[in-house]
Amino acid sequence: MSAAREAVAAARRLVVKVGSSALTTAGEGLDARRLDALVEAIATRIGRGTQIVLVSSGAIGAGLAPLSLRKRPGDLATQQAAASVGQLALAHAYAESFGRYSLTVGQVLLTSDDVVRRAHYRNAQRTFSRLLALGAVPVVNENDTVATEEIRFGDNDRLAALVAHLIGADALVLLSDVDALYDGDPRDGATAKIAEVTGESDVDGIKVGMSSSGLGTGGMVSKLAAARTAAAAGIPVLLASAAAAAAALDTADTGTAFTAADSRLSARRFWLGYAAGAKGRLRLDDGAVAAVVRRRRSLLAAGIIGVDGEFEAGDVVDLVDPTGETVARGVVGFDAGELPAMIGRSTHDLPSEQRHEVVHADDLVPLSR
Ligand SMILES: Nc1ncnc2c1ncn2[C@@H]1O[C@H](COP(=O)(O)OP(=O)(O)O)[C@@H](O)[C@H]1O
Ligand SMILES: N[C@@H](CCC(=O)OP(=O)(O)O)C(=O)O
Repeated sequence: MSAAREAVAAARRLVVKVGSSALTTAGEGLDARRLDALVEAIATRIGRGTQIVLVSSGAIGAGLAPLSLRKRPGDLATQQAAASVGQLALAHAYAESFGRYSLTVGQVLLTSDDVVRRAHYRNAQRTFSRLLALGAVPVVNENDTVATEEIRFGDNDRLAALVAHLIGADALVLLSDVDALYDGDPRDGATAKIAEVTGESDVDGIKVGMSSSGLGTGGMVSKLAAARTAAAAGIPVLLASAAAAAAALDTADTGTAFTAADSRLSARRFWLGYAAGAKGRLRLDDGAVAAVVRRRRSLLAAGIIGVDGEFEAGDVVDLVDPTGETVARGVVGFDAGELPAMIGRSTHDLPSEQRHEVVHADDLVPLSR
């Protein structure tokens, strides 16, 4: 058994995320039987002394039938109307189902600001910790009815990875309608199951596609991104089918397991690397990429070849390599307007007030890819 599976099986605090496609059926709405089976698996694990936060999608899917909508709407306003109706049905179904095990649920609807802004992040942390201490099961979803296109998470896989870090979870379990990660989109025919992801080389070049059910949002693309985010931050991940929830939450001997990085990022560095929104980009030459990513040095003006975006000193920016790939993120020390005259110049050639790092090493997080 891999270390990641052992960690999931032994976790004292877990985030379990379930997708729309595992809870709802197109045209029929919420499937009470599948929801009950999931709740049974979670309640059993809670019975073993594990604290669980459930991130559940399905509000939009559950709201379709009551509003006589035949398929998932494409426009935001109708999606929000469906989520508004469906979230109530979803919360009611969970309250009733967990009630069979005398467990109380608490609904937590989050917007991206709640996990992206640092002050809000701490506030959300307090709420979760209190709910768990009181023995309740937090049931989380994005607050779809108030989210706008710009600030939306859109997919709950990422939200689940952020919540897992926020609550200090020992592991993250992503439950979907597919039983594992495959080396190609299973709809394209023969593909092989990937049981363990221990590093980037295990997923390099595999083909991941979008949702097939018409109910889910991000497909395997968002699941893989979320699993990588969590694993890079030190949280092992198990991706499995919701139908196998009992096994996933018991022995973890099913699905795809993602090995976590050795060290857990501090809340600040996790926020910086994965939660905060970037206001712009600094394009780096190869030498600067090596310095900041491999040698963990500060970024100096000499290694910057381009600046994009409107940002101010103190904002978060992406650091990209010459091919355009984001290799790190950090808090920038200068306004966007100041940088063009500085870039490419060595520090001692700059006026004295500009003789400091553009991004200090303490405020810089290299990303796994
Ligand atoms: N490489 C892959 N491995 C596994 N599933 C994949 C892959 N590429 C695409 N998929 C599709 O992703 C779907 C799961 O995503 P989605 O429907 O968004 O789930 P959820 O509603 O649980 O978030 C699967 O049903 C599958 O068709
Ligand atoms: N917040 C939306 C879910 C969005 C979402 O990520 O869905 P999914 O890809 O099924 O996990 C809802 O409750 O319908």
